[in-house]
Amino acid sequence: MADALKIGIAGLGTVGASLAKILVERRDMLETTCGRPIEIVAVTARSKGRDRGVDLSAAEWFDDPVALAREAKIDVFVELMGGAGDPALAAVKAALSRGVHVVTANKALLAAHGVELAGIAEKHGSLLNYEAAVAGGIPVIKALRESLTGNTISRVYGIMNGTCNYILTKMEKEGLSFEACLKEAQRLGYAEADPAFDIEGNDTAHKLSILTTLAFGTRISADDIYLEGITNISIDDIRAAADLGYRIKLLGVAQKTDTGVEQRVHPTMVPLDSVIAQVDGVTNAVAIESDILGELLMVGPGAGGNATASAVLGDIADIAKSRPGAQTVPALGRPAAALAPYKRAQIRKHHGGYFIRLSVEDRTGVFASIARHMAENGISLESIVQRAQSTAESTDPKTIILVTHATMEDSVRKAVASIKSEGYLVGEPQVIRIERPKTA
Ligand SMILES: NC(=O)C1=CN([C@@H]2O[C@H](COP(=O)(O)OP(=O)(O)OC[C@H]3O[C@@H](n4cnc5c(N)ncnc54)[C@H](O)[C@@H]3O)[C@@H](O)[C@H]2O)C=CC1
Ligand SMILES: N[C@@H](CC=O)C(=O)O
Repeated sequence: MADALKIGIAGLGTVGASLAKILVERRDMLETTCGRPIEIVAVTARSKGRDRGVDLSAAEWFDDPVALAREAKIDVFVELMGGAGDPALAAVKAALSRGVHVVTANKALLAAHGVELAGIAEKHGSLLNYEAAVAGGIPVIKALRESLTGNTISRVYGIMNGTCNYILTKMEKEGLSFEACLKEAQRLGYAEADPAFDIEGNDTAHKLSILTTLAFGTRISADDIYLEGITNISIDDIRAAADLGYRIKLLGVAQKTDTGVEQRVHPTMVPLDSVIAQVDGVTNAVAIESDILGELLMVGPGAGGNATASAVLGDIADIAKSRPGAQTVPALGRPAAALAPYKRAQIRKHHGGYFIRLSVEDRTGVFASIARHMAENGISLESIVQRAQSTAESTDPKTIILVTHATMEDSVRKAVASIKSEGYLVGEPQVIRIERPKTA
């Protein structure tokens, strides 16, 4: 039997505590599978005394994660603290620089420093594994980094944030408020330490930026992502979408266009009969469209202690099974120096369908005016519906919902701006992009 693989875990929260429990409870099974035991020899977290449901008294306690990464006698540093800056950044750099492998679930860190960290890993012959950083338990990193090598990928998109999908599903199916659903997602351990990262779309953007790099071989560029979260989505939007045969999902989409790579995160209408529309709750889904394989759709648990720990464990087991000096896969699918510069496509050039919900004053001629502005901007309509018919006496605002055929975003923005300038809108218009899966 080979020597034990010695690991240090920084962060014993939702994911770290789940991982530690699994490693302790399945020690024998993992030893058989990996051909060597996996031992937790060092740990750190903010609070030493907290009960985590697992006995870690045999592991050396460190108050400082960077000291653990620098000094502990470990083969693998498992970073489960979160955050794009220190101490996660300093600790991961320290570990990689001394040839210690790193396993992390920290997409914020990778989105901000992934290329630099991949370079340090290459220089020191250490591995940087991060399967849990995107879509929880779904093995999408391995799929893109290894299994699809040789394919030319045209689009990667999906539901990559369990918290948002949980909120949207609960709002639609149980009629609960946004705030109540978010609280429940936090209680279940799905949300980020600061849940604004979930609901404002940043977490999806971090994950998308990593997938874009793996799919298109470009440097990570999270700051170039067009971003809208779900805080503006109302139950009225969700119901209107359902009436028209769509469901609203927060999608991250990366695709190649004539002007560059388009990366966007926003609430999106997907056809009700598509597979992705049926992906509910904390479940995530990632679709990859490529030329040799065609469409690959991966669906599975996207957040939570066990789902995430499962992916972290897979990364640790890969290291346990590998032999010193064996060929390693570059962290970002190709050597960091071979990544191409990222060229951003303009969102105003995005081409697709749009859902537009307008609340308008109940006046004669408004409907015709809206239709005219659409036509003047060359926008062809799939449907235009007037809701909440007012009575002859009522002057309550009316709702008008338009669904466009595929058109240029620039035209939609111009049409909506000229409609706004007419002065008959009540409140802000709601504009939601429509995404059509290729096959599923
Ligand atoms: N919770 C989830 O479903 C998922 C989480 N992730 C990622 O996994 C990582 C961990 O997430 P959670 O376990 O949910 O977070 P958490 O907030 O439950 O736990 C964080 C742990 O790190 C420790 N920590 C934080 N700052 C520290 C510091 N300066 N020094 C020492 N310890 C420190 C905390 O004490 C705590 O034990 C994050 O990067 C998160 O984005 C990834 C996929 C899913
Ligand atoms: N907060 C994230 C956790 C997993 O990445 C989510 O809700 O998906």
